[in-house]
Amino acid sequence: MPKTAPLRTRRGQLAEPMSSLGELLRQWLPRQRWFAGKDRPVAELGLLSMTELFPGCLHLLVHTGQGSVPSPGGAPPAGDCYQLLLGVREQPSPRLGRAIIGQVQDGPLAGRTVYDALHDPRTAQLLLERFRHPGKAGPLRFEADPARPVPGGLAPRLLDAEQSNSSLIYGDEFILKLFRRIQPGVNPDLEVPDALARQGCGRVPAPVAWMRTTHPYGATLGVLQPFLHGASDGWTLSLNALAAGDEFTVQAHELGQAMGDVHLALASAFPVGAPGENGRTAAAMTERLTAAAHCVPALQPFVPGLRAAFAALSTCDWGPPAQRIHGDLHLGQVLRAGRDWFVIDFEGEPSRPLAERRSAHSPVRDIAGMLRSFDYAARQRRPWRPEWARRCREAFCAGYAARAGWDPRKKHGLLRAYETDRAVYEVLYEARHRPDWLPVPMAAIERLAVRGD
Ligand SMILES: Nc1ncnc2c1ncn2[C@@H]1O[C@H](COP(=O)(O)OP(=O)(O)O)[C@@H](O)[C@H]1O
Ligand SMILES: O=P(O)(O)O[C@H]1O[C@H](CO)[C@@H](O[C@H]2O[C@H](CO)[C@@H](O)[C@H](O)[C@H]2O)[C@H](O)[C@H]1O
Repeated sequence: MPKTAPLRTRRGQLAEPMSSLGELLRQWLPRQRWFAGKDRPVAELGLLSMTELFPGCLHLLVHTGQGSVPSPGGAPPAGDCYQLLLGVREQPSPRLGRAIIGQVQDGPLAGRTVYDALHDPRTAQLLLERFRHPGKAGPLRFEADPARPVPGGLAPRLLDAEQSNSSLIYGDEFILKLFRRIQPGVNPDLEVPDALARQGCGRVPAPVAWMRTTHPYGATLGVLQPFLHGASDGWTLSLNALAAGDEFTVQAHELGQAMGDVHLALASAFPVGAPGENGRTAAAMTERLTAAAHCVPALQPFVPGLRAAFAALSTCDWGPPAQRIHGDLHLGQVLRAGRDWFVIDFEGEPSRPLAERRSAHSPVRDIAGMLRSFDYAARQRRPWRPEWARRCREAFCAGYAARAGWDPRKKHGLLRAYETDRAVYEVLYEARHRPDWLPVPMAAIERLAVRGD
């Protein structure tokens, strides 16, 4: 590991970052689903903070990237920062299997084995205790809503899902999301659900406790919220409907209503002065398209047709006012319990800077995200079902119109531009993370560029 300033744990036992531990982490990080830089090796790894959370468990913030490692207390680093919880044992239990990172060769941990501590039920239990009893541990702060106490003794399990972060479920009553990629500032996945709860919006599980750091900058590290037991996400439900040959229009209509409610609550919780500005938005979309076509050459033949969608947006004389939005809305971000839809994961598009994700945008961006998601679902089976997706999209917009007071279907130019922008994002996302899925957004790119519908 490159040297940072000497580090101390809360108990002052560890004085320096260790080169062998750094090497183990450099090999381990790119294999993690939540690690954003999979397409390039970890050239540099620096330690930003290390805190002993309890005996046998270290909390680390590490910096990965190409640039130089920032000095603690200095400006936010240019690369990426990740949160790790490492278990440290003399003799690791064989049950830890795939969680083991390796044996440290030098420094104060020499001879001990480190592993991803979230796989260790005992660590998970002790972590919950920290959330139940607000307080400090070095730069870490544990805070809780006193009105919503969390009982002790809940059995933990690690959520086994394709995630951008890591989540622990406690007794099917609470879910703790630990953010993996950390950026300075309040994470919208704490800020937004908390503000919506204060508005009395019941569509979003309200945070009950959270964890943040004050060093090397202020940042949110994790959020504990009620677990919606027995709920299914919209992606699973829509695929089940498709497999059974069923329609999904009733659910899509109710989902549109739910999103209308959430947008109204967001607009009240975060009042925004400036109106939306279609010209500036169209210019930003065009820039994103240019950058994406540079990274994914398959986009290039469609660039003129896609640019036309953005040019048309710049001449639209109406759009709903800009406001705080979800920012990365798709069927995997909505959960249905009984007949109620809930919305989760307000982090926004993970690759965008936090300041951008926390600023106001057109609510059409969310609507376009969900419309694209119906298209994704319909393309999971052969022969693909464009009419199924079209009916879901219609129903979703009708439900949204019933609550929001304006009908997205009557704003074709707006929808086309925002859908195009979302499909361009998806092309980049799939090229980076799941190249086998690239044909899904590419089919939409072709439709939007050539037919424009
Ligand atoms: N409050 C909740 N109740 C039930 N399940 C949840 C809840 N929050 C998240 N989940 C489950 O955890 C998964 C991942 O959550 P999410 O917030 O989307 O994490 P990530 O940002 O890491 O993708 C969701 O797809 C959902 O299945
Ligand atoms: O849920 P995340 O915040 O990690 O969002 C990212 O990953 C999503 C995939 O898991 C990705 O969504 C795309 O694929 C979905 C099907 O898997 C589909 O329903 C969405 O419409 C599509 O955008 C999302 O774009 C990305 O930010």
